[in-house]
Amino acid sequence: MESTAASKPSPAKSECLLPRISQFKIALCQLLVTTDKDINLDRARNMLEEAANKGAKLLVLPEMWVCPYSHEHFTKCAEELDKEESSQAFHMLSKVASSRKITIVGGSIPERKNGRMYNTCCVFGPDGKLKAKHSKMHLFDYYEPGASFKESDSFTAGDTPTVVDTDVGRIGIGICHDIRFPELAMLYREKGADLIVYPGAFNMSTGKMLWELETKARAIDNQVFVAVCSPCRDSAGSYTIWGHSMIVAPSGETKGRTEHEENIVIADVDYAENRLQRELFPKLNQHMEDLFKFLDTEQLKFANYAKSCSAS
Ligand SMILES: NC(=O)CCC(=O)C(=O)O
Repeated sequence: MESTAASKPSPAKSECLLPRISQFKIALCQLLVTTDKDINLDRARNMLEEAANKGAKLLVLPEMWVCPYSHEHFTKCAEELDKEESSQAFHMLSKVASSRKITIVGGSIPERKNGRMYNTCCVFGPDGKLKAKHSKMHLFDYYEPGASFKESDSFTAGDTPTVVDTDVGRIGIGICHDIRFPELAMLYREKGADLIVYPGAFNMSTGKMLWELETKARAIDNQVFVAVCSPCRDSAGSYTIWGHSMIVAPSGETKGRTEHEENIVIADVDYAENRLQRELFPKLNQHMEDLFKFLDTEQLKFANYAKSCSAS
């Protein structure tokens, strides 16, 4: 079980204590991940600096940017994320956030905690302080002849949805495979998220079929901005990554995207578009709550599902 004071309790739908801007530039840093952690840290720092130089106020890194997506590297590169001193990644992200006065959704890295490992995303505010931690709730286990992968062999699933108030809006966090679970995004919308960010690393087969589809579906269904940020494709790695980081508006319009090479996607976000979509298509007024009661028990279902993943 994984949760943090920073990510709990989730804010109530109507309350937002921070002054926040609703128009800003977001940067999705689709970086090349190598087998050398120090190089990855340097590359990530340089990309974040470059994105900040281009005026972005919210910077996003991909899933597993400190190491390739493999069991061997997860174990080698895992860090304790509770203290700045014990994590190179934490230290670097916190420093860049405070020196550039920006918000960073720090992709994900393997977190070591209480004898277990989690696939964890840290969010930093412009003061460099950790604002939230989200551990991937739906681990990527798939079974395909010759190409199976069981993320749950390395990681324990998180059991806590994460919504965080930042100076660039209320943000829901998911990690990669979490995007396939619409109920998580619905919960974030219910909690008043303006934007949902998924650091991800889809593979070549499901990436081609589903990456864009899932991103657009989460945005349209929930009338929120959705951003997905991947490492670039590394053909030398055993898990070949799809890439194609992108950001989609609540209307389904793609605001920015890239192909599979190393690149930074910079795009304008304006939360007035959330309001406009909700006026044009007032879907919330049409919810048939009596008929779809299962939505009331989402949190409980998350907890039960996460337990069954970690037990199997
Ligand atoms: N890293 C992941 O969670 C991969 C998810 C994926 O490729 C999928 O199809 O889902």
